[in-house]
Amino acid sequence: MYEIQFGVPMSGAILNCINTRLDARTVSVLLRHCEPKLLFVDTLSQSLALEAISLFPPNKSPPLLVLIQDDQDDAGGSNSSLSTVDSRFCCTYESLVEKGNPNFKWIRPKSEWSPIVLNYTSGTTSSPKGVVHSHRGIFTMTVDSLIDWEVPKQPVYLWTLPMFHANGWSFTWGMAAIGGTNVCVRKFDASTVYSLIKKHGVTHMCGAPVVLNMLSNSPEIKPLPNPVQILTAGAPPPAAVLSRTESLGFVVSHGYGLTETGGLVVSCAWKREWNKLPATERARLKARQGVRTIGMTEADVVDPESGLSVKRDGSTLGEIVLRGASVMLGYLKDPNATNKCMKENGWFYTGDVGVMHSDGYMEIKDRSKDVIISGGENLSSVEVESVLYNHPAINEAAVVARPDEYWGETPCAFVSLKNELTQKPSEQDIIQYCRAKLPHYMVPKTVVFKEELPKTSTGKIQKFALRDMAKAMGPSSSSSRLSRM
Ligand SMILES: Nc1ncnc2c1ncn2[C@@H]1O[C@H](COP(=O)(O)OP(=O)(O)OP(=O)(O)O)[C@@H](O)[C@H]1O
Repeated sequence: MYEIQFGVPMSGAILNCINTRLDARTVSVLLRHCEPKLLFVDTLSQSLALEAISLFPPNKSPPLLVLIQDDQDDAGGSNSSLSTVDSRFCCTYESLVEKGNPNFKWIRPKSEWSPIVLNYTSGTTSSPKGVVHSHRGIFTMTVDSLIDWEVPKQPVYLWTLPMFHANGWSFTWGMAAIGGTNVCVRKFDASTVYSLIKKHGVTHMCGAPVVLNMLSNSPEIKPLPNPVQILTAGAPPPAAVLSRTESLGFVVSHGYGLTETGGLVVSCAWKREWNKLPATERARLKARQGVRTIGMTEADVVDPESGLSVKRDGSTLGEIVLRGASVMLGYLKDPNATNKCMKENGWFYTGDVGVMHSDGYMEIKDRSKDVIISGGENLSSVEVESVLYNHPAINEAAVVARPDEYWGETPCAFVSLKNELTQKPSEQDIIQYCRAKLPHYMVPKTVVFKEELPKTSTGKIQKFALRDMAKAMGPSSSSSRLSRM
């Protein structure tokens, strides 16, 4: 996948990295939507790709299939010759490269605005949308990310962030630009990560907050041989998770972006004087998404009605909007969705709800679809979650709306507990804990314990699935009228 990031655009084609954790039906829908001519299939994804193709209707011709063999594949097979390759593949990747024309001239894009990639969004709030980016946008994003994260030349980069997630936030190209070493990993667990850090002298890695939580909650934590820079984004990182991760020797940076921006375009630019603050205060500041990176022209939080900037008071809610070179060209075959979020004046409306602090740092409070409206008041599920993450027994937490006869909606918390607890908290214990730390209207009225919370293939908690569960529980009873007071 790493080589293809370069080979496909240089051949004049458009690259679409498909999320290999998706099911065959979704992959089939994406393939029919983007109509590729050629599909490169990793050896471990053969059955997924073949099943996806088998779901094509008879009138739709499938792409040519090229098999990428791996001489160290985990399936046990060594690099088998093409004669043993399934006949539905036209060739192997290596044979294609060998046959290649050494005099082939790199096909340059006609214009810097020509498309280079198509990336599908994670599908956290609805079906994945096909985001198209230009050469210009991706170039800007790549350079911007290297500068913003202050990546030195020749880093050792561990791929804990999948390359299919917005081209690894554009670090696929970024690592090549600065002569980085790429350490790729097929299986992902804390023990593998700790041993690869030691083995290869890893200096940099990226991951969604779920990755930080896994690394800092693992029973297999190993001391780091050197400080490792870890960049997190993709979902709100709870302050408690940030400070746990830093206490292990990771240097955490926090950024914010969307598939639609090609990578991270807002980041929590760290001020040296904040190092003097206590750990909990540092983590609280670092949990804020921050300020625009230099590749962005503008980033703001605006009132959805008036379009004007909200007050810089850290509490007035508005929508996060962005303007700059790495905003997408648009959604593939979906002009309505494109027009809805990309305005004529160049602003891109993210659908994320946030506040602007007095120092100009923005902070996400929710995705607009996740805001809980209780008794007419907007309530940030992210704020309730950050309190729950501080509870010593809680591993993961997500808060969604549950219908309520009196209040309209009340917060319903879904939590998974840490392993090896001697005493498990009850629903009431958790409610009491929140009561001591939150205004009463924000305290969850219901707490549901789960072994694990459902996640998207990019590691985001699927709030829509939890919302459905909360809805299925029926309205919380009107006794909650008293419990709110
Ligand atoms: N640092 C962050 N803090 C909070 N949320 C973040 C952060 N970074 C990204 N996000 C969330 O991730 C979203 C972008 O994610 P992505 O493009 O992967 O697809 P998705 O929005 O999860 O999926 P879909 O658009 O299909 O529902 C942002 O809109 C925001 O809600």
